[in-house]
Amino acid sequence: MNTYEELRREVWKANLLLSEHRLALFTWGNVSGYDPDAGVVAIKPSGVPYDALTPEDIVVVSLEGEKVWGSLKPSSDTPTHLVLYREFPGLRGVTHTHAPFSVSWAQAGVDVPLYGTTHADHCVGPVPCTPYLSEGEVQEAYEEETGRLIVRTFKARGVQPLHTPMVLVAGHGPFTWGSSPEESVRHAVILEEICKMALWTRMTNPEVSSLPSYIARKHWERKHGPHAYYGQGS
Ligand SMILES: O=C(CO)[C@@H](O)[C@H](O)COP(=O)(O)O
Repeated sequence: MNTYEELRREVWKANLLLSEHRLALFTWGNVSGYDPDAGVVAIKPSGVPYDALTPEDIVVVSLEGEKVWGSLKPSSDTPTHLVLYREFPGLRGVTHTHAPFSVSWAQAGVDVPLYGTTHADHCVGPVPCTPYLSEGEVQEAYEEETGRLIVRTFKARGVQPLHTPMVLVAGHGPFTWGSSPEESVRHAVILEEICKMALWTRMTNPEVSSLPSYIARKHWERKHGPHAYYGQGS
Protein backbone atom coordinates (compact mmCIF):
# COMPACT_ATOMS: atom_id res chain seq x y z
CA MET A 1 0.00 0.00 0.00
CA ASN A 2 1.40 3.45 -0.92
CA THR A 3 1.98 5.50 2.21
CA TYR A 4 3.35 8.50 0.25
CA GLU A 5 6.17 8.66 2.80
CA GLU A 6 8.55 10.74 0.69
CA LEU A 7 5.92 13.36 -0.11
CA ARG A 8 4.72 13.45 3.51
CA ARG A 9 8.25 13.99 4.83
CA GLU A 10 8.86 16.77 2.29
CA VAL A 11 5.63 18.52 3.32
CA TRP A 12 6.34 17.96 7.03
CA LYS A 13 9.76 19.65 6.69
CA ALA A 14 8.22 22.56 4.78
CA ASN A 15 5.60 23.10 7.51
CA LEU A 16 8.34 23.23 10.14
CA LEU A 17 9.97 26.04 8.11
CA LEU A 18 6.82 28.15 8.66
CA SER A 19 7.45 28.05 12.38
CA GLU A 20 11.23 28.47 11.99
CA HIS A 21 10.72 31.65 9.93
CA ARG A 22 8.00 32.85 12.33
CA LEU A 23 5.44 33.08 9.55
CA ALA A 24 2.76 31.34 11.63
CA LEU A 25 2.04 31.14 15.36
CA PHE A 26 0.25 28.27 17.11
CA THR A 27 -1.55 26.29 14.35
CA TRP A 28 -2.01 29.20 11.95
CA GLY A 29 -1.04 28.63 8.33
CA ASN A 30 -0.39 25.48 6.35
CA VAL A 31 1.84 24.04 3.61
CA SER A 32 0.99 21.36 1.05
CA GLY A 33 2.78 19.48 -1.71
CA TYR A 34 1.46 17.93 -4.93
CA ASP A 35 2.65 14.73 -6.62
CA PRO A 36 1.12 14.77 -10.12
CA ASP A 37 2.25 11.20 -10.91
CA ALA A 38 0.42 9.83 -7.88
CA GLY A 39 -2.36 12.42 -8.29
CA VAL A 40 -2.30 13.32 -4.59
CA VAL A 41 -1.68 16.29 -2.31
CA ALA A 42 -0.09 16.01 1.14
CA ILE A 43 -1.02 18.75 3.62
CA LYS A 44 -0.66 19.74 7.25
CA PRO A 45 -3.42 18.34 9.52
CA SER A 46 -5.89 20.82 10.97
CA GLY A 47 -5.20 22.28 14.39
CA VAL A 48 -1.90 20.52 15.12
CA PRO A 49 0.84 22.77 16.58
CA TYR A 50 4.04 22.81 14.54
CA ASP A 51 6.19 21.74 17.49
CA ALA A 52 4.13 18.56 17.82
CA LEU A 53 3.91 17.78 14.09
CA THR A 54 5.31 14.47 12.78
CA PRO A 55 5.52 13.04 9.22
CA GLU A 56 2.83 10.52 10.24
CA ASP A 57 0.44 13.43 10.96
CA ILE A 58 0.61 14.73 7.39
CA VAL A 59 -2.64 13.92 5.55
CA VAL A 60 -2.84 12.84 1.90
CA VAL A 61 -5.85 13.69 -0.26
CA SER A 62 -6.82 13.36 -3.93
CA LEU A 63 -7.08 16.51 -6.09
CA GLU A 64 -10.82 16.33 -5.47
CA GLY A 65 -10.26 16.32 -1.68
CA GLU A 66 -10.91 12.68 -0.83
CA LYS A 67 -8.63 11.48 2.00
CA VAL A 68 -6.39 8.65 0.77
CA TRP A 69 -3.97 8.39 3.68
CA GLY A 70 -3.82 9.58 7.31
CA SER A 71 -5.87 9.52 10.46
CA LEU A 72 -6.19 13.27 11.11
CA LYS A 73 -8.41 15.94 9.53
CA PRO A 74 -6.67 17.79 6.68
CA SER A 75 -6.11 21.55 7.04
CA SER A 76 -9.28 23.64 6.88
CA ASP A 77 -7.68 25.48 3.93
CA THR A 78 -7.25 22.26 1.90
CA PRO A 79 -9.95 23.19 -0.68
CA THR A 80 -8.10 26.44 -1.41
CA HIS A 81 -4.84 24.57 -2.04
CA LEU A 82 -6.62 22.05 -4.28
CA VAL A 83 -8.20 24.73 -6.48
CA LEU A 84 -4.76 26.27 -7.02
CA TYR A 85 -3.21 22.91 -7.99
CA ARG A 86 -6.07 22.20 -10.39
CA GLU A 87 -6.18 25.64 -12.02
CA PHE A 88 -2.51 26.77 -12.01
CA PRO A 89 -0.45 24.14 -13.94
CA GLY A 90 3.08 23.54 -12.65
CA LEU A 91 2.46 24.18 -8.97
CA ARG A 92 4.03 21.58 -6.67
CA GLY A 93 3.79 23.41 -3.36
CA VAL A 94 1.35 25.91 -1.77
CA THR A 95 1.78 27.88 1.45
CA HIS A 96 -0.67 29.93 3.48
CA THR A 97 0.55 32.04 6.43
CA HIS A 98 -0.57 34.67 8.90
CA ALA A 99 2.68 36.59 8.66
CA PRO A 100 1.96 40.08 10.05
CA PHE A 101 3.15 42.38 7.28
CA SER A 102 1.56 40.21 4.57
CA VAL A 103 -1.71 40.03 6.52
CA SER A 104 -1.62 43.79 7.12
CA TRP A 105 -1.52 44.48 3.37
CA ALA A 106 -4.28 41.87 2.83
CA GLN A 107 -6.42 43.58 5.50
CA ALA A 108 -5.75 46.93 3.84
CA GLY A 109 -7.12 45.38 0.65
CA VAL A 110 -4.48 46.81 -1.69
CA ASP A 111 -1.83 45.43 -4.05
CA VAL A 112 1.78 45.61 -2.86
CA PRO A 113 3.39 48.08 -5.31
CA LEU A 114 6.69 47.16 -6.97
CA TYR A 115 8.94 49.74 -5.31
CA GLY A 116 12.31 48.04 -5.67
CA THR A 117 14.60 45.39 -7.12
CA THR A 118 14.11 42.97 -4.21
CA HIS A 119 10.46 42.72 -5.30
CA ALA A 120 11.36 42.74 -9.01
CA ASP A 121 13.65 39.72 -8.59
CA HIS A 122 10.65 37.59 -7.65
CA CYS A 123 7.51 39.10 -9.21
CA VAL A 124 6.62 40.60 -12.58
CA GLY A 125 4.62 43.54 -11.26
CA PRO A 126 2.73 44.31 -8.03
CA VAL A 127 1.63 41.51 -5.69
CA PRO A 128 -2.10 41.29 -6.41
CA CYS A 129 -4.69 41.63 -3.64
CA THR A 130 -8.04 40.02 -4.40
CA PRO A 131 -11.36 41.70 -3.75
CA TYR A 132 -13.52 40.40 -0.89
CA LEU A 133 -15.51 37.23 -1.34
CA SER A 134 -19.27 37.80 -1.64
CA GLU A 135 -21.54 36.80 1.25
CA GLY A 136 -22.91 33.96 -0.84
CA GLU A 137 -19.41 32.67 -1.66
CA VAL A 138 -18.51 32.75 2.04
CA GLN A 139 -21.67 30.91 3.06
CA GLU A 140 -21.60 28.44 0.17
CA ALA A 141 -18.04 27.05 0.11
CA TYR A 142 -15.66 29.45 1.82
CA GLU A 143 -12.31 27.74 1.29
CA GLU A 144 -13.10 26.53 -2.26
CA GLU A 145 -14.34 29.99 -3.23
CA THR A 146 -11.17 31.52 -1.78
CA GLY A 147 -9.16 29.47 -4.27
CA ARG A 148 -11.51 30.36 -7.11
CA LEU A 149 -11.24 34.05 -6.18
CA ILE A 150 -7.44 33.87 -6.48
CA VAL A 151 -7.69 32.20 -9.90
CA ARG A 152 -10.33 34.72 -11.12
CA THR A 153 -8.16 37.62 -9.95
CA PHE A 154 -5.06 36.38 -11.82
CA LYS A 155 -6.98 35.56 -15.00
CA ALA A 156 -8.86 38.88 -15.00
CA ARG A 157 -5.60 40.79 -14.63
CA GLY A 158 -3.56 38.63 -17.01
CA VAL A 159 -1.02 37.79 -14.29
CA GLN A 160 1.05 34.63 -14.82
CA PRO A 161 1.06 32.59 -11.56
CA LEU A 162 4.55 31.22 -12.27
CA HIS A 163 5.83 34.78 -12.71
CA THR A 164 4.07 36.16 -9.62
CA PRO A 165 4.04 33.23 -7.17
CA MET A 166 2.12 35.04 -4.47
CA VAL A 167 -1.21 36.71 -3.72
CA LEU A 168 -3.02 38.49 -0.89
CA VAL A 169 -6.63 37.47 -0.19
CA ALA A 170 -8.49 40.60 0.97
CA GLY A 171 -9.23 40.55 4.69
CA HIS A 172 -7.52 37.19 5.16
CA GLY A 173 -3.87 36.78 4.24
CA PRO A 174 -1.21 35.51 1.81
CA PHE A 175 -1.03 32.41 -0.32
CA THR A 176 2.21 31.59 -2.13
CA TRP A 177 3.25 28.72 -4.37
CA GLY A 178 6.24 27.21 -6.13
CA SER A 179 7.92 24.23 -7.76
CA SER A 180 8.16 22.48 -4.38
CA PRO A 181 6.68 22.83 -0.88
CA GLU A 182 10.01 24.34 0.25
CA GLU A 183 9.98 26.91 -2.57
CA SER A 184 6.41 27.91 -1.71
CA VAL A 185 7.58 28.62 1.86
CA ARG A 186 10.58 30.57 0.51
CA HIS A 187 8.14 32.70 -1.51
CA ALA A 188 6.12 33.31 1.68
CA VAL A 189 9.28 34.54 3.44
CA ILE A 190 10.09 36.78 0.46
CA LEU A 191 6.52 38.13 0.39
CA GLU A 192 6.71 39.02 4.07
CA GLU A 193 9.96 40.93 3.46
CA ILE A 194 8.49 42.67 0.39
CA CYS A 195 5.44 43.75 2.44
CA LYS A 196 7.61 45.01 5.30
CA MET A 197 9.88 46.99 2.96
CA ALA A 198 6.92 48.39 0.98
CA LEU A 199 5.23 49.64 4.16
CA TRP A 200 8.43 51.31 5.41
CA THR A 201 9.12 52.73 1.94
CA ARG A 202 5.68 54.35 1.87
CA MET A 203 6.11 55.64 5.44
CA THR A 204 9.49 57.15 4.48
CA ASN A 205 8.09 58.79 1.34
CA PRO A 206 4.26 58.77 0.92
CA GLU A 207 4.75 60.17 -2.59
CA VAL A 208 7.04 57.32 -3.69
CA SER A 209 6.38 55.93 -7.16
CA SER A 210 6.89 52.39 -8.48
CA LEU A 211 10.29 51.26 -9.73
CA PRO A 212 10.82 52.17 -13.42
CA SER A 213 9.77 49.14 -15.50
CA TYR A 214 13.10 48.98 -17.37
CA ILE A 215 14.91 48.37 -14.06
CA ALA A 216 12.28 45.88 -12.87
CA ARG A 217 12.50 43.99 -16.18
CA LYS A 218 16.31 43.86 -16.03
CA HIS A 219 16.22 42.35 -12.56
CA TRP A 220 13.53 39.82 -13.45
CA GLU A 221 15.31 38.69 -16.64
CA ARG A 222 18.71 38.58 -14.90
CA LYS A 223 17.25 36.04 -12.49
CA HIS A 224 14.77 34.16 -14.72
CA GLY A 225 16.34 34.41 -18.18
CA PRO A 226 15.85 36.73 -21.13
CA HIS A 227 12.38 37.14 -22.63
CA ALA A 228 10.84 35.61 -19.48
CA TYR A 229 9.11 38.93 -18.91
CA TYR A 230 5.32 39.02 -18.79
CA GLY A 231 5.07 35.29 -19.46
CA GLN A 232 6.92 35.30 -22.80
CA GLY A 233 9.39 32.81 -21.42
CA SER A 234 9.04 29.28 -20.05
O1 LIG B 1 -6.58 30.86 7.57
C1 LIG B 1 -6.75 30.22 8.60
C2 LIG B 1 -7.67 30.73 9.64
O2 LIG B 1 -8.07 32.04 9.27
C3 LIG B 1 -5.96 28.95 8.78
O3 LIG B 1 -4.62 29.20 8.39
C4 LIG B 1 -5.89 28.45 10.20
O4 LIG B 1 -5.23 29.40 10.98
C5 LIG B 1 -5.14 27.13 10.22
O5 LIG B 1 -6.07 26.15 9.95
P1 LIG B 1 -5.62 24.62 9.90
O6 LIG B 1 -4.62 24.46 8.78
O7 LIG B 1 -4.99 24.29 11.25
O8 LIG B 1 -6.92 23.88 9.65
